[in-house]
Amino acid sequence: MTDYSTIDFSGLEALSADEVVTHSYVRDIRLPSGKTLALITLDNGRDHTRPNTLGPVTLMEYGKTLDALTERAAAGEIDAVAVTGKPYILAAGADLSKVGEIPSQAVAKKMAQLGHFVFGKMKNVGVPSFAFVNGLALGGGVEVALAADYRTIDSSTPALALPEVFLGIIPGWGGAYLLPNLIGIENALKVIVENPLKNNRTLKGQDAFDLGIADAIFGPANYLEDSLTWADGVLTGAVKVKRPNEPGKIERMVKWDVAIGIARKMLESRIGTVAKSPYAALDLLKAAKSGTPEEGFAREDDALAELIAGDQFRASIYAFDLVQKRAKRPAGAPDKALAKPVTKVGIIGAGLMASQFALLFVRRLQVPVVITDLDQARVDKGLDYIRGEIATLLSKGRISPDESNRLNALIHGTTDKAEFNDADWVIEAVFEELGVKQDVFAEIEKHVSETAVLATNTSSLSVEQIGAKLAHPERLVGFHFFNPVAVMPLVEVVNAPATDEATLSTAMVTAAKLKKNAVITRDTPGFVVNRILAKVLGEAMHAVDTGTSFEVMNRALDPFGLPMTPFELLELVGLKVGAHVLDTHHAAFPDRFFESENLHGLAEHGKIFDRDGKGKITGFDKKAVAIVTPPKGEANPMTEAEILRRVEDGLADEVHRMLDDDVVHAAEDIDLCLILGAGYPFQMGGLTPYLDRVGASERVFGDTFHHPVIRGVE
Ligand SMILES: NC(=O)c1ccc[n+]([C@@H]2O[C@H](COP(=O)([O-])OP(=O)(O)OC[C@H]3O[C@@H](n4cnc5c(N)ncnc54)[C@H](O)[C@@H]3O)[C@@H](O)[C@H]2O)c1
Repeated sequence: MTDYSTIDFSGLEALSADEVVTHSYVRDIRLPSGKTLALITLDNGRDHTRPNTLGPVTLMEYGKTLDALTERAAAGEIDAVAVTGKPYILAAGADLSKVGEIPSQAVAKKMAQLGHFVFGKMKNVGVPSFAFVNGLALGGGVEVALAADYRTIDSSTPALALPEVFLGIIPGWGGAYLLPNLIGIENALKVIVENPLKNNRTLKGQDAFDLGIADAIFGPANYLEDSLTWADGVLTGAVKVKRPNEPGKIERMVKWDVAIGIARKMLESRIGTVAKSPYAALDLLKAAKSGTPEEGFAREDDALAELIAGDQFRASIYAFDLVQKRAKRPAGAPDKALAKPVTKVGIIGAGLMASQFALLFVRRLQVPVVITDLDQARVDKGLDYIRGEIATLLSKGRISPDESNRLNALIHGTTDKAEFNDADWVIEAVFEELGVKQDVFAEIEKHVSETAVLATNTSSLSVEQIGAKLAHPERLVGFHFFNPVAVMPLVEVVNAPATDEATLSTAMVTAAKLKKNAVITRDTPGFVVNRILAKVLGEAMHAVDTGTSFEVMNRALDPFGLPMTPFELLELVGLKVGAHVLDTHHAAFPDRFFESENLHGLAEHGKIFDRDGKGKITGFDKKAVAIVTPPKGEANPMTEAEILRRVEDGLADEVHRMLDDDVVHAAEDIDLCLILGAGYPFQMGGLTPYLDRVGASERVFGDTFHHPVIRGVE
C-alpha cells in the first residue's frame, strides 16, 4: 500500500511556475439543525471563461485546507465538510498544457500520487463529506467530487465528464476505481471509455444524476441552499441516501467481466488496438471489481504515470492543441471583412452528398436553400431525404416544431435553374466528371448574379479546370466536404489559381457558419486527405496485386492507427469511388501512385467482405480473393512489416513534397486534415508526428517534420 505521506511532492511546484492557482476558501455555515458545515469554495479568481484548474500548487493548497478542517473536526468544531466551486464551475481538471511538460515518468508518478494524496484527505476528514457539483466538472473536477461521501448536482450543469481517455490518459485521481464502484460497471464504461471516444461526449446534470454520479439534484435557483438543507438531512438521518446503481454481489461476480469483455470487443472493432489509453482504462475498470481503494489508487498511479510519460499523450496534447487553436484560426485565411453575404444557397445535384449538405446549409445559415438535379424524380428523392432528416431531428427533440416548420419552408427543390437567379452561393455535387462539372457551371453562370460565389465539392478534380468554361473563374472555389457530412468536421477549401480573395473569404466564413473546420489547400490532385489515403490504399492494393494474402495486407497497417483497415475503408468509400481516386492520382503522379486493375474488378464484383445480417464482417468474400490473386509463379508476396514500411516511407515522401509545393501552409495543417477528415486518432497526434516517431522522416529526407520530435519521456 502506498503511504502517500512519505512522498516528497515539493519538486512539483516547479512544473507550474505560472499556474493560475485555484484557491480553497472556507466558510462555516450553520445548518437548520444547528450543526456546522465547513464549505470549501474552489475559485481561481477569474471570470467564467477561465475555469478552475487543478495544478500542483492548487492541489497542495486544497490539501492544507483539508488538513486544517481535519483538525477542526477532531476538535468538534465542525460536523461536516463540503466542497463546491465558483459560480457554475466546479473544476475543469488538470491543466494539460502543464502536464505535457512533465520531464520523466518518475515525476509523472508523483503527479498522479499527489491527486490521491490530497483527495484522500477528504475521505479521512473525520466527519461526513459532501461535494456540491454546481456546474462544469471535468476530469480531476469530477474526481474532487467522487472523493466525497455524498454528492449533489445542479440540474443546469452543462457538462460533466471524465474525458481522459480521449487525450491518451486515464482518470487516475480515483475516477477509474471509485466510479464503477459507485454507479456500476456498465455505466462507468459509458462515462470513462465510450463517451470520450464519441467525440468527447459529456453529461448534463440530469444525465449524471440518472447514472448515479450524484445522490440528489436541485435546480439552479436555490442550488446551494437546497444542497445544504439536503446535507443537513443526511447528517440528522432525515434523508436516507439510496444508490440503486451501486454494484451488488451478482454484478461483481457475473456482469462485471462480461461487460468488460464486450467493451473490449467494441473497442477492437471500432478503433483497433493501437491507442493505449482506452485499454489501460479497461484494465483498471476490470480490476476495480475487487480490492481496496488503496490498491485501486496504486494501479491508477502506475497506469497514469506510464501514459503521461508515453508518446501517445504528448501526441494527443499536440492534436488537441491543433483542434482547439489552429482549426479555429486557419492559416492563410483572408480578411473576413472581404466575405460576401450569403442570403440564398443553390445546390446542384440532389444525391448522397448534396442532400446532406443542403440540410446543413439550411440548419446553420437559416436562409432559403434551393436544390436541383437532372429530373424531378431525383430532386424529390433528395428532398425526401432532407425532410426525413428534419422529421428525425424533431422526433428526437433536437429541434422544436417551429424550427422544423421553418427548415421545411426554407428548403425548395426544382428542375428550373431560373430559381438560382438570386442565389449568392451555389455549390455543386454532381458526378465526379470534369466535363459534367464544367457544363454545370457554364450553365449556372448564365443564371446567377455577377457577384455570386460558386463552389465545387469535387474530391479530386482540378478546380481550375472545372472553372475553365466560366466567364468569371475568380468566383469559383473548392469546398470539399467529407461523408457523413453531419459528423465529419472538416472542409478542405481549395484556393485555385484564379480564386480571388473575396471568394476565398466567403468560403472560409461560410465554413465557420456551418460549424466546420476549414483548411485551405492548393489546387492539387486529391488536396490533402484523399492524396494521403490514395497513397495508403494504392500501396495496399499493390501488395495484394503482387500476391500478398488479403489477411496479411489487411492487418499490416494496424500500427499506423487509422480507424479501419484499408479494405474496410475501400468498402466504406465505395469500391468504384476508390478505384476512381486511385486512377486520378496515378494519372497525376504516375511514378509514385499505383492504379489497380484488380480494384476495378472488385468494384464490378461489388464487395470484398462477407458480412452477417447485422453488417458485421465474417470473412473475405471468396470471389473477391479469386479476382485479385495472381497466377502461381507470378506471386511475390510481402510481409506485414514490408508493407508498413513502404506506406510509412511513401507517406513521408508525399508529405514532404506537399509541403515543398505549398499544398498547405505547414505540416500541422496536414495533421489537422487527417484528424478531422479521416478520423486519425488523437493518440497518434496526426500523421507527421507519427512519421517522425517511426523514423520514416529521417529515412526519406534526412530530417523530421517537428523539432523536437513529439514523443514521450523515459
Ligand atoms: N460520396 C462521397 O463520400 C463524397 C465525399 C466528398 C465529395 N464527394 C464528391 O461529391 C460529388 C457528388 O458525389 P455523390 O457521392 O453525392 O454522388 P451521387 O451520385 O450520389 O450524386 C450526384 C448527383 O448529381 C446529379 N447530377 C449529375 N449531373 C447533373 C447535372 N448536370 N445537373 C444536376 N444534377 C446532376 C445526379 O443525378 C446525382 O443525383 C462528386 O464530385 C464526389 O466526388 C463525394
